[in-house]
Amino acid sequence: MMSSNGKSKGSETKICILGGPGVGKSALVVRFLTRRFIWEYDPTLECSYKHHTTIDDEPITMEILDTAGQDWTIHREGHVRWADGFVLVYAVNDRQSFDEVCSIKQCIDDIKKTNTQCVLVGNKIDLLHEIRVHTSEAERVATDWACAFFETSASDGGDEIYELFHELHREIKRRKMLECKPRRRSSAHQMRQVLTKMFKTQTSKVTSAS
Ligand SMILES: Nc1nc2c(ncn2[C@@H]2O[C@H](COP(=O)(O)OP(=O)(O)OP(=O)(O)O)[C@@H](O)[C@H]2O)c(=O)[nH]1
Repeated sequence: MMSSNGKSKGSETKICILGGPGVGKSALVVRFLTRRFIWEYDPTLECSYKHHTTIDDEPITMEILDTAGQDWTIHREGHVRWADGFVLVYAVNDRQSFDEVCSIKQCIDDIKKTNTQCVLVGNKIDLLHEIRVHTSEAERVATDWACAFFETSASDGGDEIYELFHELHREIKRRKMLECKPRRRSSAHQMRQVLTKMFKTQTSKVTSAS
């Protein structure tokens, strides 16, 4: 269901999962949708899913696009324009994937020309002895981006995986409601309109008199 301006409505959100290769994007999506973990998943596969659920007692639809890490540079413009919000995933045992997710966020904001709705996710938190990106560092980045931050393990499961999707949905919905609200015009703006009207009338009088 689309509104007249082509955007999805408040109760429908389009979510894109982005991050470097092998960070567990597909595993997270599969866990969220099926409550199961799949050890091996076709890495080249890009899939989109329609998920109907209830959030805060409201029936909603999430369209989820699970991208393949390798393809980001090829499809980024299309993916970014399509989505209302982003799940940005890195793996806590992979420093490079953290740097990658930071440049992906920058790229999204450049394309959208605004600070975009997103959640930052550090996956593979079960690999405790291999941690390369510490919670405090990722928290600082999330604060800079004004977004929520979650650490997850797609293999172990846990409520965070459901919360992160729900939180992103709520954020997108909030933004849409703000965008729909008609802005109150300032008195300065109204004054300018009156002056323009008066000025125009006088100009036409002068023109017709000459
Ligand atoms: N230990 C651990 N392994 C995980 C976790 N999530 C995913 N994996 C493993 O990491 C590998 C990559 O997972 P995928 O879900 O295919 O990662 P992806 O980000 O979709 O990969 P691309 O499609 O190549 O971009 C697989 O071998 C998964 O089993 C996790 O939370 N913990």
